[in-house]
Amino acid sequence: MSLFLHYLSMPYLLEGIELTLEVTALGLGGGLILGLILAGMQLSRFWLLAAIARAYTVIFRGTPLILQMVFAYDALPHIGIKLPAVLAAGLALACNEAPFIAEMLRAGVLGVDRGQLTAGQALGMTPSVLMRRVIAPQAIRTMIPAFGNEAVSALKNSSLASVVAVQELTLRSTQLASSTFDFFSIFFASGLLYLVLTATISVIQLFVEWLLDLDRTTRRERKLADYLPWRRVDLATKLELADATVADPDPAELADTPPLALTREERARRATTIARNNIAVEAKDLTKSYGPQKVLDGLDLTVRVGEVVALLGPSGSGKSTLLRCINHLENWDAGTLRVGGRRLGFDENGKRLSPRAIANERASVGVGMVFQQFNLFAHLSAKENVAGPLRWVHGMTRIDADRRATELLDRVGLSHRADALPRHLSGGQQQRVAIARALAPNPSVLLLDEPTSALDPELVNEVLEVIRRLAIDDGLTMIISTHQIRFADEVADRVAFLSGGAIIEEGPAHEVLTNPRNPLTARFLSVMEADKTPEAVR
Ligand SMILES: Nc1ncnc2c1ncn2[C@@H]1O[C@H](COP(=O)(O)OP(=O)(O)OP(=O)(O)O)[C@@H](O)[C@H]1O
Repeated sequence: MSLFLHYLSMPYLLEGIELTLEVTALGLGGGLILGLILAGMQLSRFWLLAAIARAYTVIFRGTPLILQMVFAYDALPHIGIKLPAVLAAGLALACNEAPFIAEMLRAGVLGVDRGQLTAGQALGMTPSVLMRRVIAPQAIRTMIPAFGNEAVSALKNSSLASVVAVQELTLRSTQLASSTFDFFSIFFASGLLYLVLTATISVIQLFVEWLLDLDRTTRRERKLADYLPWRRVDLATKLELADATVADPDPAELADTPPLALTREERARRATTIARNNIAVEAKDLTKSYGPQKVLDGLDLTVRVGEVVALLGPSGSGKSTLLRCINHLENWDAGTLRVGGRRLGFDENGKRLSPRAIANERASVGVGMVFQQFNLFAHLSAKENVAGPLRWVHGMTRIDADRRATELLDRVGLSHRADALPRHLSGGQQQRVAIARALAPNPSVLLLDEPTSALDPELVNEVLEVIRRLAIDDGLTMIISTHQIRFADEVADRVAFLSGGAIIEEGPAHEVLTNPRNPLTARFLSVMEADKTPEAVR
């Protein structure tokens, strides 16, 4: 025992730890940088970069680290690169770690929900903003356990540096054992030192996981989480609300008045006004196919400023695709789309715009979009979901963006849930936050893609009420894909019925819905009437 304790505190072995940590740090740090580059290459749109990264991965993952260390130390001098042993071992370890780290990074990035990326694009985020603000914060959280594993394995692999005569812990233990023949005490002491190092890495990993955990709930824990850059909450508001449970307002109370519905005369007046307004959205002969399947087939649609158009039609008729084209989340094959008179997706010379230019165009044209699955940014509070894009895309100051977010959350009846994460909100609340987020930059047109389809029946009304007020009170131009026939009748000025990627019937909402001329429209409406669930016509 005394021998074991003697070796455990022996300066000769302890100095070996320094070199072990040096090689590990070089391997992990270098591996992270190289891994970032490799992951970027693999995720890039350029196949050649992806192929080079893949080839690198095959070579460095498929050959033993010990050979790579020998190569870095003994073969590189032949091409004039002579590295000190520690650096050569660190370089080999970095090159070996890089493909593993790259795969972790790639998995983290690909693991972020695609709906959130689409929502970010729809809000006008450029690819780099999307990466920094949406993908990276979420990917990093999921990668921490795997990165902890990789750090432990790099530390243990650093012992192979002994092959190029780096005097790290394992080499020193071996040397000591061969001169004293006291194998058991020396290797037991050295094993314990390794264990202390790996346990330290595990503790750091657990601490980082704890720090990044957005779900912590106790008061003390919450304090730390609140300072995370992506979970900035309004501490003053939170303290006030901490002990008070505030109930959601009744949907009908969102504006202190009963649900709105227009009378026949009001509808007629509205129709006359709208007919005089400028064109907000114009699709001409729009055609789009997915492989052999034609999804939009020469579709024409004109929507005027202030008009609310409901898109109806059976599942697969192309409603979502049309909305996605209007926001340029999809490319189309032929035809033109103009929003506010501007031809989307092309410069003045008719050349296709880059993804970055399209993002900027989206932000400046002002088309907001609300999705069926809400697509809120999962790592951000409700308030940050609204305020964040205003700062990152529209350059608003933090104070102005926060003020606007508070105002909009108040408008959708959710100011008391401003600090809640999306997963702590009900579906209806999430959709109301999503509506607030889409409204924040003051869009000229709001597209709503089946905004209530993913909601439980009892939550549908609270969302419909918010939309109803936007249409009737605020006069917002809206195109809504919906299966809610009654809602379409109450809110829409016009209904367009799609079938097979084209509009086969359109006209004033009440007229089309009560007296359809096309047999397909009539059949669809009667099926919807017979069974209120949309599945009936799917
Ligand atoms: N990314 C895609 N790749 C291949 N096919 C697609 C893609 N997106 C949509 N489609 C197909 O295009 C057709 C139209 O889809 P779209 O989502 O526009 O219909 P929809 O009218 O909105 O239907 P729903 O009411 O069910 O949402 C469908 O047949 C669908 O399978």
